[in-house]
Amino acid sequence: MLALDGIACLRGDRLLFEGLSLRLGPGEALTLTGPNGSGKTSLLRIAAGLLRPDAGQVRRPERIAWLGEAHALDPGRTLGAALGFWAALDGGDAAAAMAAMGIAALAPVPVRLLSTGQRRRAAIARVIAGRASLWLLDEPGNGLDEEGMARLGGAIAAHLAGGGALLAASHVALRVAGARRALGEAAS
Ligand SMILES: Nc1ncnc2c1ncn2[C@@H]1O[C@H](COP(=O)(O)OP(=O)(O)OP(=O)(O)O)[C@@H](O)[C@H]1O
Repeated sequence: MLALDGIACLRGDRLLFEGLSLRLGPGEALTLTGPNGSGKTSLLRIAAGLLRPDAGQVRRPERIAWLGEAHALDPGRTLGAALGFWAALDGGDAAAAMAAMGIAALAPVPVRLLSTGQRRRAAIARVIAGRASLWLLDEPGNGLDEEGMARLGGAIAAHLAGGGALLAASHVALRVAGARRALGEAAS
């Protein structure tokens, strides 16, 4: 599903990591931990193809879902319309994704009026509706309350159970049954 082989990453003249290899198969998840600036986002961006590694090779599936800082939903549209736009492109179910994240009642509300946590839930709903086999999530728990974290854990569990894979950077523990936690040292 995802294979990184001998990856090195330089930022400016600083070597963030080198010789990094990992493989994720269907149903597998890995959480990256490490101090601020250690290179977690850089590694995720390399996995996503948004950043070219300075050495090594990456193999990724055709369809990936990326969750970064931006929610990438049209602020002028209602949540239902904004999510529906992407879901239609991806063949996903926007209503089911909103329900999974507990934001179905917000469908008629313009995206620009959503709170920080609601926007984060909406961004995760977009990931869910995107039907990609590989999820690359950078600090997906940012802004989420406890119930939102539980819903995120449920969404990840369902994704893995359906044969998907996940690589995430997170400062807080993602409560996902069966996820391995590692790579903190590799990234630091
Ligand atoms: N475009 C860039 N050019 C040069 N250096 C960069 C660039 N982007 C990031 N860096 C540097 O690379 C290092 C790693 O950044 P990165 O965002 O990957 O870390 P991180 O582990 O995700 O950090 P955090 O926990 O704070 O999110 C940092 O020192 C950062 O300043």
